[in-house]
Amino acid sequence: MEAGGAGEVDHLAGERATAQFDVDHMKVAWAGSRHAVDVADRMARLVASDPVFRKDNRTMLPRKELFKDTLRKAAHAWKRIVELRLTEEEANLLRLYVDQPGYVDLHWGMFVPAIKGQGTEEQQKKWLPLAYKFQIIGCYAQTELGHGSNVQGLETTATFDPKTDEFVMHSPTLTSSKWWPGGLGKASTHAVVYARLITEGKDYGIHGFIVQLRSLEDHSPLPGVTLGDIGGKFGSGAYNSMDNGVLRFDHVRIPRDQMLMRLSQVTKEGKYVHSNVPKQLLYGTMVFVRQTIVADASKALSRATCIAVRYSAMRKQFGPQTGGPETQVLNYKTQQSRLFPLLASAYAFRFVGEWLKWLYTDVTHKLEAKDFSTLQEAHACTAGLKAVTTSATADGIEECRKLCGGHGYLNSSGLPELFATYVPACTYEGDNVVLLLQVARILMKTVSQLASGKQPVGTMAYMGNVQYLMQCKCGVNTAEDWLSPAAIREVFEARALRMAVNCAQNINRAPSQEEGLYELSPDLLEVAVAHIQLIIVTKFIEKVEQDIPGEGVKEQLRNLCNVYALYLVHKHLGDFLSTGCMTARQGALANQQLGKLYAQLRPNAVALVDAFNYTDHYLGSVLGRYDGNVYPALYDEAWKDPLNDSPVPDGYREHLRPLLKQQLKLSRL
Ligand SMILES: CCCCCCCCCCCCCCCCC/C=C/C(=O)SCCNC(=O)CCNC(=O)[C@H](O)C(C)(C)COP(=O)(O)OP(=O)(O)OC[C@H]1O[C@@H](n2cnc3c(N)ncnc32)[C@H](O)[C@@H]1OP(=O)(O)O
Ligand SMILES: Cc1cc2nc3c(=O)[nH]c(=O)nc-3n(C[C@H](O)[C@H](O)[C@H](O)COP(=O)(O)OP(=O)(O)OC[C@H]3O[C@@H](n4cnc5c(N)ncnc54)[C@H](O)[C@@H]3O)c2cc1C
Repeated sequence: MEAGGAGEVDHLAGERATAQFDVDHMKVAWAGSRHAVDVADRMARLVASDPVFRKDNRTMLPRKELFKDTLRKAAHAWKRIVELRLTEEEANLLRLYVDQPGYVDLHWGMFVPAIKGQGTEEQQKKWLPLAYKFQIIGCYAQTELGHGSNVQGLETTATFDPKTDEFVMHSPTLTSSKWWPGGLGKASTHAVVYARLITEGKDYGIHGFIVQLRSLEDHSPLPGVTLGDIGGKFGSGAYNSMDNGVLRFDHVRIPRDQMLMRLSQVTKEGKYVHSNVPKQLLYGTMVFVRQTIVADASKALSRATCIAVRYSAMRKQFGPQTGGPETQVLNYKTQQSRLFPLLASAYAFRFVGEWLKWLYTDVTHKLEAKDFSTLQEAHACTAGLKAVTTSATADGIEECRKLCGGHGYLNSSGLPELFATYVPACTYEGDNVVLLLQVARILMKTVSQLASGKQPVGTMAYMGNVQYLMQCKCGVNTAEDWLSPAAIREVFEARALRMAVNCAQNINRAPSQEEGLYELSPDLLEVAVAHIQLIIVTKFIEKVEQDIPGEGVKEQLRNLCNVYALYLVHKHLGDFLSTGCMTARQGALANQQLGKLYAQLRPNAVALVDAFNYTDHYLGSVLGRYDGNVYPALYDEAWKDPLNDSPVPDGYREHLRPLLKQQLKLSRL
């Protein structure tokens, strides 16, 4: 964990001494409660102190060894969970700190939720205990070689045979091969497979089925099942620990009761019966996972910013013309203007993630009571927030790498692997563009209903204030005026609504709605982003308005909230100006205020990343060490590379020596 053992020096102690707030209370604000801090702390230390969970050599392992190491860690984690009788909360945190993507993520993250959400009570009773005890390992097999985004375009078939009371699972084309599911390639024994249900000669579209893939005796694929891994992925280490897989069926038979039958059923006579629920509930597992991905975005971005802030505080380059000590790179205004918005974003995503979890729980309770009124809100918020937070996080991790200069490019900085592991989040669980277009379509529908007097609700309620927001003028006259939450909220609401209304008007001018949506899709993306940024800003403001204990904690959070909002104003100034929400002078004042906020943030920067309470093990970065003692660690780390096993490299005799000798001979001619 933190250094501070006997004889160790805290090179960042000076930075920590300048903090103007109580770091311990900030840890509580970040984690959500004192209890959450304590449990996370215990689990992080448990993992960090266990040699099986070592990960500093991960990027040097060949794929097969990396995969075996992942199996070993997963089995060891499970052993510890059982031995220590960990609660679900503790077990989830333990897995988080093990920090190696693997089949368990899909088993707990998608297979179990799919059965819970789409299985009948009877099916849950049968399958969940097996999954809970790891007597079976499951994955989520939806995407195919030919279709991922377009779920309705999937080709795998599940044809009901009333003679045997079975479904016949089949992959009719190459493009119908399941392709990408995590855990499928090598580990899973079972999958929830999404396939077209065909009964009585009619295609009823996509439904979920529990299918056994491998023998529970020797793990070999069952007859008619072709299985494998789809191959190496971006980066070293990173997501290569996961066995993303390919699966084909050749007329594989499963009992009828392995169709997930909560939403619709097939009788033994082959009659299709659809329960009186929206068919989009089939997408429920994706909604659940998108919500967890928003929470993960804050974790990944906070890790990257923690590394970059600590390193920037210890790294020195150049000095005053008059001589004297060199300057910490964190003191350069350019470094601050690139890094502090990312730090503020990490906090913003943490709080919006907390809110989204609440929304998801609330919607789930309503669905259980057969109230489907908030389904659209849940879809729009999870899809939009997933898209905006993952894109910003992936870009932010890469920016942190650049902020660490050359050393950021070393694997030992932790940043290349973090980026390579994180960046597919922009694609999985819905490509971000596809998801933003879903949000935009909902916004267009909402705008079109305004004329009929239908009042929007939830996060779209502001659109009901259309008369005011379409003509209001920003009242900011000084840089300090930008510190008003009301002023910030109003410009974000006006920008989002005006962009949506403009776009809707342009769509209405097109020959058809479909053509309009198609032609204006680049604008629709921006409309969706503006709406989602409004949600993030609003939830941050609401968080800061709460009672937050701890000296100076609320002030720091308010500062971060203002940085986040004004940074977005600066970055998207074109939107705010072109919609007439503010003047160019007001835009300049926002930027002026932003500069002042960075200066206020500077003495607190290291303490603000300490509040994430990450162990050195979890950070996995020589540059982000708690004690800031970077150079000896970088130097030591280099010698661990297998290339340094011998002073003369393998290949010298075959390739270097003859070359050098030949050149020597030529030069003598
Ligand atoms: C060094 C180590 C570092 C570690 C770093 C830390 C890393 C952190 C790691 C985090 C770990 C997280 C684990 C995650 C593992 C990832 C595993 C990935 C799994 C997958 O990818 S599973 C496959 C996911 N696939 C998709 O998401 C597909 C996307 N496509 C769709 O969702 C849909 O097809 C669609 C929405 C795009 C279109 O659907 P469709 O054609 O059916 O619908 P329409 O567009 O016509 O819409 C019809 C109406 O339905 C509504 N709708 C659509 N979707 C939903 C929904 N989900 N819920 C509710 N309603 C929905 C539309 O709004 C339409 O409504 P209308 O009223 O009729 O207009
Ligand atoms: C690491 C990783 C893990 C995964 N794990 C799983 C898993 O466990 N289970 C599973 O089932 N799947 C999994 N997937 C698959 C994943 O869900 C899909 O790759 C994802 O949904 C995107 O679909 P696609 O690959 O078909 O992209 P495509 O839709 O083919 O996207 C290609 C391009 O087309 C654009 N595009 C597509 N449609 C539109 C449109 N309507 N309008 C405008 N632009 C469009 C996209 O923006 C993108 O730029 C995983 C993927 C990855 C990368």
